[in-house]
Amino acid sequence: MNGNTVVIKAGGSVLKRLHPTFFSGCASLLAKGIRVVIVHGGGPEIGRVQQKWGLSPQFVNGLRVTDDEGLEVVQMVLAGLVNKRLVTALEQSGALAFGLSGVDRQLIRVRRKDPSLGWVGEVDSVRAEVLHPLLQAGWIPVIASLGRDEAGHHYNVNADTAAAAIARSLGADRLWMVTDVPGIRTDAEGKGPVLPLLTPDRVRSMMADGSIAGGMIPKAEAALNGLEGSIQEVGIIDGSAPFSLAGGQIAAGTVIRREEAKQDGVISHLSS
Ligand SMILES: Nc1ncnc2c1ncn2[C@@H]1O[C@H](COP(=O)(O)OP(=O)(O)O)[C@@H](O)[C@H]1O
Ligand SMILES: CC(=O)N[C@@H](CCC(=O)OP(=O)(O)O)C(=O)O
Repeated sequence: MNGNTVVIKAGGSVLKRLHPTFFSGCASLLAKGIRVVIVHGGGPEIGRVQQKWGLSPQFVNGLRVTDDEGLEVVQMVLAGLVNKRLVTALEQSGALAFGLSGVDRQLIRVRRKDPSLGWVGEVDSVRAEVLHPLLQAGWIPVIASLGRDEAGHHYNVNADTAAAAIARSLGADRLWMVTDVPGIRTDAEGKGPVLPLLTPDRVRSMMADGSIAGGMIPKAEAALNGLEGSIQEVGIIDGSAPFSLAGGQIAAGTVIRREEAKQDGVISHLSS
């Protein structure tokens, strides 16, 4: 399994506002013979249910501190509520979708990241072979970002990290992160323009000087990780805007590519 595979990370920030063309766009990618895998988060929805249960969400470096009760909520929300909503929306748009989580068939093998975070997993390996029959059937695997350790414990995994690990394990060439902003802006406050094309070096320096911050940090780290493997192009796209695809390439947002970005600030080449 290799090129012509796109892994799409659907961010919790935008799940309820995903543009209808997101779903029809996935169906048309499949129709073009492109294999599509969706990995999703659901952070805001997890927080909403935690609060309903009288629990207070707590984060360290963008990761949810996950105790026993927190893990119950994370599993119910990600593998239940969010996963099934996405599967139904895709099927209603004509894309055959199969929902699963990183726990199923031990797709995502993890170990405990940091004991102070509780049940937060760090990805050890991804068993890509679990996805092969689904992809061969022409289905979209829709994956909730949970993981399992050797002893059979379940863990909460950051969805950006899970998406990059899955993309690498499949030898995918594209990783698109669908989120609630139109791309990476020049500043974390959201005032500056979107940068259409970035190199890994530029991303590293933006992380170092704080112009990439908050929820964009795990995305940037996942992008850098992915680009060290098979991935040629990482896209950061606004999921609430029309899903704009030209020839299977994204035509809006930020693209991060390994090659020297000669045309920083120019967007027309993105669909070439
Ligand atoms: N340079 C930047 N450009 C755009 N967004 C940024 C930047 N730095 C930080 N962010 C923040 O990252 C957020 C996206 O991350 P997050 O809320 O975790 O989304 P998701 O749920 O889709 O993973 C944006 O809403 C924005 O507040
Ligand atoms: C360990 C950790 O923090 N896991 C995330 C998993 C969901 C996620 O990543 O959702 P987004 O796509 O909305 O960010 C969480 O509990 O929020």
